[in-house]
Amino acid sequence: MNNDEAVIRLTEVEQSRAHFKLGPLNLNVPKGYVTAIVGPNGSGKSSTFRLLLDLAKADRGSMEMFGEPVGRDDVKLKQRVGYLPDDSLSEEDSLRGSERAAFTKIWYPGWDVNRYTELLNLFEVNPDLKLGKMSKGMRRKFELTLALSHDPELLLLDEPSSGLDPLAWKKMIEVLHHYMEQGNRTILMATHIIDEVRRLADYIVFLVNGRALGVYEKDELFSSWHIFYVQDERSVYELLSGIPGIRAKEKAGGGVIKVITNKAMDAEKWLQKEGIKITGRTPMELDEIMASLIDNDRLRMRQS
Ligand SMILES: Nc1ncnc2c1ncn2[C@@H]1O[C@H](COP(=O)(O)OP(=O)(O)OP(=O)(O)O)[C@@H](O)[C@H]1O
Repeated sequence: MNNDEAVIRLTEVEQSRAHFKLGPLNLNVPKGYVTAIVGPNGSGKSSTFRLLLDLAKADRGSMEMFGEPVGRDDVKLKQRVGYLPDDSLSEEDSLRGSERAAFTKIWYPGWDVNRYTELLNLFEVNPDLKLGKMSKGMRRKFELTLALSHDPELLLLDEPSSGLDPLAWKKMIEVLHHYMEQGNRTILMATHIIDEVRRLADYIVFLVNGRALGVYEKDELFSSWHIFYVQDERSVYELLSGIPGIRAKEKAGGGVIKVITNKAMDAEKWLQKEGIKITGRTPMELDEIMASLIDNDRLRMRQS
């Protein structure tokens, strides 16, 4: 990614809480793409969003959005962003959807009433209901509608599909694809849903214990992380330490060794060159890749 095209730029950002430290976080979010933040519960995804929205303050480091510094209560900057928080605000329970929309509209000059109505219809949301009386999924769809109705350049979505049924989920994916098709639009989203990452993301950031363990191009990630099963003969187990991209190896029983590599193509060539028989191979799922990164990070922290 070309750094000049980053919509969000976090440099050495830190925030310390009683039981949690976020950062130092270095992260560039590329313009025109969907970047998914993936990480275990409590890894700092929502905290990162709150910092970006200026809803919480960092202790150190610098944050930029659209090349402007974050943290100066810049209304114009916030108007360029659509934000879907992880949780609904209980203070808004007694407001009808239409009343909430009327408040939101005041803040955004780009508010498009046609778009708002279209999305409400698509998601089958009744704006006459009080927010506290909407089902969890309906409220989520309503809040997603609000985040999209001023056609922001940047969407920050914190677990957008939480509470959505499969049909609503599909509609959400279509709406977000359509949003991206307009060009010059960017999404940063936190998600636990593997299918969501597969369907939407261009880039994946693994956030673990408040630190980003790298930004990966999605297709490259899935094509490079593979598990190979090879025949356990001669001194193959020892030899496998030399396989390109090795992350782990273990004897899987039945005369088979399981090897994890993040350089699948080079690894395959290497196995052929060494005359090691491949009995099977599978691409790795996102949660397996994350587990391997976490293991590696733990090891690195213990050694440092
Ligand atoms: N207001 C707060 N005061 C103190 N600690 C907080 C506060 N908000 C979050 N934390 C702590 O910060 C850590 C990260 O929380 P955060 O909500 O950012 O994680 P997350 O990755 O979004 O998790 P999840 O996947 O469960 O939504 C947690 O240990 C949480 O307890």
